[in-house]
Amino acid sequence: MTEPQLVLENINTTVLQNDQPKQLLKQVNLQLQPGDFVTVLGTNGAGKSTLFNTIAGNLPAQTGRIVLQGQDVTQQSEVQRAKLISRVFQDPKLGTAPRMTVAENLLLAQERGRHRGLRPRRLKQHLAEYAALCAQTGNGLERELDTPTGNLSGGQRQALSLLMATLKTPALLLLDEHTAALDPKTSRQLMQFTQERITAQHLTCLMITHHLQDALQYGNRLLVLQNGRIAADYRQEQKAQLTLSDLLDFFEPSL
Ligand SMILES: Nc1ncnc2c1ncn2[C@@H]1O[C@H](COP(=O)(O)OP(=O)(O)OP(=O)(O)O)[C@@H](O)[C@H]1O
Repeated sequence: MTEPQLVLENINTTVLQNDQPKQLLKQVNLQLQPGDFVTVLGTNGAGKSTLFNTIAGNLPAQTGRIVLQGQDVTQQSEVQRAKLISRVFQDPKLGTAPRMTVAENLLLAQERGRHRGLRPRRLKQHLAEYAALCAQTGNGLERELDTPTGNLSGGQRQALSLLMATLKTPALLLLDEHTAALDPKTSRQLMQFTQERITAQHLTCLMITHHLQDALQYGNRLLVLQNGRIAADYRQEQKAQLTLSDLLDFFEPSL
């Protein structure tokens, strides 16, 4: 059997709120295989972002172990884990440096963890490669290589964030509602590009979404979080047979 790409073992995450402990994740156990593309659903406050924050090291887990690509990262800082984990957020402003151009941002992502400072000559060497990459997004990003990212549309900016997050193949890709701020057509376009990128690079990915249709359509596995716990974990055939109405049951207010 293949070694899992991600293991979460007995994870409990607690924060202090008004000096009182508040448990956000409760006894979470999860194993992802390489290439798993997992959609993550749950009501507001269910613990989806907390799960990502715990995996990425923004929030410490009080108990348990996190193993990524065979490496125990439980004690590693957020910065150390960022060598293995890429994350794309909901807000288009978060993923890129707004005053730098598209090409400069891509170079920054490519040089991440190597050395500081951008070298103009190095940038020129990569322009054709970046244009080809950007053309894959299907939203005209290849014509904006010299445009500061602050001047791009939200859809172009999110596509660029995804490109940057996957330029060096991460051990784990975390997509935190990365299409939520986009109109339906742009969101669909970005989801198609996301799917292509994940398949081409055989990425292991967790994707939080509130679009039930996207959660059903994409990925090979679907998790539902409820009140800090994994309430359901549908794989392959089970997921393929799920319907919107099955999923809506998880969003019924409890009586
Ligand atoms: N640092 C923190 N301190 C105190 N409470 C927190 C903290 N982070 C999250 N919470 C609380 O934990 C619960 C889970 O929040 P989380 O953001 O993980 O939910 P979510 O499922 O991502 O929700 P949404 O769909 O609204 O983004 C919420 O009640 C939230 O208020």
